[in-house]
Amino acid sequence: MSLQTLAAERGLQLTVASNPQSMAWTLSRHIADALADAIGQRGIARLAVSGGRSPEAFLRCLDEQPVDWAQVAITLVDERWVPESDAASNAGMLRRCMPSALAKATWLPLFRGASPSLDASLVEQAIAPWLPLDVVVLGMGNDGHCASLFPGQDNLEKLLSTGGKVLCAPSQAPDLSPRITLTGAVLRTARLQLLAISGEDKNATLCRAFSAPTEQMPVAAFLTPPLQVFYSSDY
Ligand SMILES: O=C(O)[C@H](O)[C@@H](O)[C@H](O)[C@H](O)COP(=O)(O)O
Repeated sequence: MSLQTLAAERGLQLTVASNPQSMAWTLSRHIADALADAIGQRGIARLAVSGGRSPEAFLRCLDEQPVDWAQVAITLVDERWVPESDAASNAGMLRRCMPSALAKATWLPLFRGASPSLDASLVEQAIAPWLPLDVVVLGMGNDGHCASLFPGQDNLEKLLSTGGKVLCAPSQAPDLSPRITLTGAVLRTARLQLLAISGEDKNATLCRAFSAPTEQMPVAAFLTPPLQVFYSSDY
């Protein structure tokens, strides 16, 4: 079945863009509008964005949107446990893509340099007063991981649940590199939850996730309303 059919059956809003650049622009406008609504209603907006390579285009567009960044608090949905200066750092990627936003916004880094578990507990204390977040933007790996919640991970069910006590946890990528990740208690309780993917491979992976156990494909836990999916082909 197509992504369109699967999303419609699950009640998920699906936006299909003709190419990655138009998806980046549409997604950045959608996020900017949600941030403005949150600021209008509560005086502040809280945003968590995914790392990896895919988000770069929409983050650059988002940095150009007319958002009152001084009223926005920004963090990441996950982080490789490396300093921002490291090429693998999601924080480094975010700062390269959103220099003007990060110069004005409140920034909550996940990497602190103590240890993955100590850093995760420091993040947990800092992010607890932020909940529920206003906007979460997720990516997905071709194995169906989301944030740094990977297939077959220890305590995965608890880490994915919306009612879990753990808000941020140490994690490990399949290549055993240390990670830190926000959990379902944070990511799946946000007012606006967006999943942005592009390319046929990820389309096929996401379609499989609609009928896969979350243990095998953690993204499956996110495929319920109010999640909105943004998809574009690769070219
Ligand atoms: O730190 C990370 O790598 C991300 O947070 C990760 O969960 C990402 O969303 C997927 O792996 C997709 O990555 P790409 O966008 O690079 O395909």
